[in-house]
Amino acid sequence: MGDRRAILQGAVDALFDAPGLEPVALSPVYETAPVGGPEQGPFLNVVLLADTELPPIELLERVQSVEEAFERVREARWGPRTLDVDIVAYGSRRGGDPDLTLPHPRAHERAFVLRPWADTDPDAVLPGHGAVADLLAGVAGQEIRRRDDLALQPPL
Ligand SMILES: Nc1ncnc2c1ncn2[C@@H]1O[C@H](COP(=O)(O)OP(=O)(O)OP(=O)(O)O)[C@@H](O)[C@H]1O
Ligand SMILES: Nc1nc2c(c(=O)[nH]1)N=C(CO)CN2
Repeated sequence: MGDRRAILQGAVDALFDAPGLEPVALSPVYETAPVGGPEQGPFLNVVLLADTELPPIELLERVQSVEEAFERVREARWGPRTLDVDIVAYGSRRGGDPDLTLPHPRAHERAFVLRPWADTDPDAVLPGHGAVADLLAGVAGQEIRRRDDLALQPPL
């Protein structure tokens, strides 16, 4: 919802405002058909790779504080929202804490995660599921479109 590109850029920048997280790579922007939820417009999705010294739960707090800073609005589960920042994976870590499931339990079935992730790291592996490049074959039917006209500035 809102000015999707400006919100994404602001969120990407805000994630690195505090110490403990360093950007490594930012994917192209994809415009993607909504997966699940009510009838709604297309999303913009990006994947960000970062190095961190923060333990996973502190990274989740960072991510959630950025969502709050952008006054995240979400009207329904999987419905329209201003911003959603998920932790797709944290190294090879696997864990089922309901507050933080690693890797994200639905990442393997989402082209809007796998495509930009493979762009930033062609050798990426989704723990428990295998090579991201291989998983892409299973989501080939999902509608996603690269929008280079909406590309973000990499965070400094
Ligand atoms: N890997 C993760 N990344 C982000 N949040 C997670 C993760 N695992 C569990 N959560 C929990 O999920 C909750 C956020 O769920 P939210 O309502 O934003 O789901 P969603 O992003 O809309 O849907 P989905 O989970 O299918 O992407 C948070 O309270 C958080 O504690
Ligand atoms: N295209 C698209 N669909 C979604 C997305 C998303 O980021 N992009 N996020 C969801 C819940 O996190 C649910 N559905």
